[in-house]
Amino acid sequence: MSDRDDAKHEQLERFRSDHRDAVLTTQQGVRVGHTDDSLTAGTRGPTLLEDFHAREKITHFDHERIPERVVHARGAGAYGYFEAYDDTLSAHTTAEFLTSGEKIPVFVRFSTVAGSRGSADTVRDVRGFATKFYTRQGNYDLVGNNMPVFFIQDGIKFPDFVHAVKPEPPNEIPQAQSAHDTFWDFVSLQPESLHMVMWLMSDRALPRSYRMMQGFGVHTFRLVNAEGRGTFVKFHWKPVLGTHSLIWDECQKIAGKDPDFNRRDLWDAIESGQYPEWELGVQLVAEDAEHDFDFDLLDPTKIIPEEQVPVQPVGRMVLDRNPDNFFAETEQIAFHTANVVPGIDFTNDPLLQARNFSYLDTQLIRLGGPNFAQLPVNRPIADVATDQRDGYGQQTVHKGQTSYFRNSLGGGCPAIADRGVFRHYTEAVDGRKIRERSPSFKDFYSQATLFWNSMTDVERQHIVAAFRFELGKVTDRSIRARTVEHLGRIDNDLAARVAAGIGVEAPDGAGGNHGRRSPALSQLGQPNLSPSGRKVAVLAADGVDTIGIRSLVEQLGAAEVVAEVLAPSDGELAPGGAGDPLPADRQLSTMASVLYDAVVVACGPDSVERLRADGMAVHFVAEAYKHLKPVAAFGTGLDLLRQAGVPDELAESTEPFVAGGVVTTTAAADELPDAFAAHLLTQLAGHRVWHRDTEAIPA
Ligand code: HEM
Repeated sequence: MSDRDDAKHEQLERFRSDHRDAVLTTQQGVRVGHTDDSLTAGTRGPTLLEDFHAREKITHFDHERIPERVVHARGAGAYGYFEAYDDTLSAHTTAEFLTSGEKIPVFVRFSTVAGSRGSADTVRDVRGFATKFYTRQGNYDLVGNNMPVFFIQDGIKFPDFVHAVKPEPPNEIPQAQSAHDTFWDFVSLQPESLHMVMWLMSDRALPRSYRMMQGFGVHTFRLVNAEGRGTFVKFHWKPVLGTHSLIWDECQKIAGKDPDFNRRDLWDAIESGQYPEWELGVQLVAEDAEHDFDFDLLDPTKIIPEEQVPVQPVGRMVLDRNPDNFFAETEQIAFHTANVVPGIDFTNDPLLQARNFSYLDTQLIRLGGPNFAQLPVNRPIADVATDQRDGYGQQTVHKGQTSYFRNSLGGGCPAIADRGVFRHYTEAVDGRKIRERSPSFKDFYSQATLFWNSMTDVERQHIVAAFRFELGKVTDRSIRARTVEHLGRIDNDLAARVAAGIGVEAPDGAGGNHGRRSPALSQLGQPNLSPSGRKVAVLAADGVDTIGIRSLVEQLGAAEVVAEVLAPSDGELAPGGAGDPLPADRQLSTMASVLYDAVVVACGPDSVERLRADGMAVHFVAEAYKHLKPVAAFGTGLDLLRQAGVPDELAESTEPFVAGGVVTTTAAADELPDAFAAHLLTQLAGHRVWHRDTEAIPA
């Protein structure tokens, strides 16, 4: 059994022991002796109305669903903590959790946006990254995404945008996909969306793992210090494991093989003690520098390039505990951009202003009334005392005669504090009531161009392929043409490459490109960090070299890489020579190469013969190669690579050899050199072999 299976087993044991002494009762606590048969008049007669147990059981079941979130319906969450590195930010904010260094409990929910609760994880979409900080000053929610900008500038367009991206009304097709007419119709008519659309067409929309994803608060917020002075701030989460993505073809296959891929990855990592970690960073802008940029800080479709205002690390967050109950915690958690604490305030970003209305409003219906802040996952650790009373789901037994302010009777009515209170930032505002966007919001193309210019060739190729895929699904040709027109204003080459794939005319080439870059925007431009958090499949069958596998699994494990032994059938694998039998972790037919980051074929003449005769094993290697993954083999394992058509040069001696991301050695069993695992780990740290010639193996 693998470590993860052990952990799962332990958790189930824990659940079981929690309930070991429990006996079945009704909601009223009356013990129930029989729950399989209704109370009927005779064994073949009608069910009696007086069967209170059956009625209660079925009635509760009938009401167990609540509305899913109107967006971000599908998600996964976990508990953890945040700690500030030091008190650097105390000059800018009175928010204690950002300066105290104390461990603050958090709950984070990651999500996709467009799909329903039951949709697949690996769709092309933005990912939500929402954090609730349970601080001593009250709950603070940073409700962000894994992309630093948004599709629209003003929240009044949010219903239009969401209606456009969700499945189309006549037939509720397609599920969890932006590749359809209404989304691209919206985009082509609302060019403010283009910068975000560039992110959506990039690899950022296909995260390998929630653990390998950046997070952004998106809006410019405001920190406020003890003197009431404000500083503009943008929040950034940077994953310690680096930012990595899947390949689009993998995503589509994973959606069938394991629709819970990202959820499972997060859950498994935490259960096995590989706690995901992010660094919180801030970009700070002094109030008097507000107009120093060629965009408006209040415009949520713009980033502040990191080269212009560096991201300062201020703390770290670790997720170290899975929820006990998905519904109670992950489903019922309620994030709200207006949940702020003293020292953090809003700006006049019109998208943020709308969000500050929308979240509480939607939660009133989603969570069935005004008392959802009392649900365990939403409850602050700070003391709560309000004059709010009653309502559906009230859990608190309020005492005393009064529930109003001011009163002269006392008893139950909280006093007003004079310290530690939230004071709204006192900003001077002057203007006429008007429905009109500021001219400073009107540049829709420059930052989309900046993004395109900052990508590596491989990333650009992926963006072009994504546009071709998405627009290729759009049936209305005028929408395709309109969108390509806009792309021409971002970059001529981009527009021409997309146009060539979707059967529309390329624009006339008049679009400009300012030529500026922001290297921090490229994922592949960042240094490779470590192989930690990746998953490797080791293919084996009876007759395998179990000594070699054990030593490899151990070395990979030491680098926090999970290696699983996949065999044609479950159970113990008979060793090919010396060595003990080895339990298979998974049966080959239940898994697929798309669920792993690399594949290793183990040595053992009989084992490899069996695998060569197994179409799934051969396909496994060929597909992993095709998806640009490191592929490795030792000893006779090299034969399976040859059979799968791996075209790169393979080792001819025991000296480990690397060519095109393929790591091989002829060494077997007890002579497997440590350098073999070391080379594989280096390849894994590179995540994918981007420059591999994938034409070599037929699709
Ligand atoms: C910067 C732009 C935005 C970001 C980063 C963002 C982020 C998120 C995230 C992460 C969630 C999921 C929260 C969870 O896990 O429970 C969410 C849900 C939601 N968002 Fe947004 N959102 C944005 C814009 C908007 C706008 C403009 C509106 C409305 C005007 C809106 C309305 C909602 C609603 C209604 C939900 C469902 C909340 C619930 O049922 O609890 N969002 N958003």
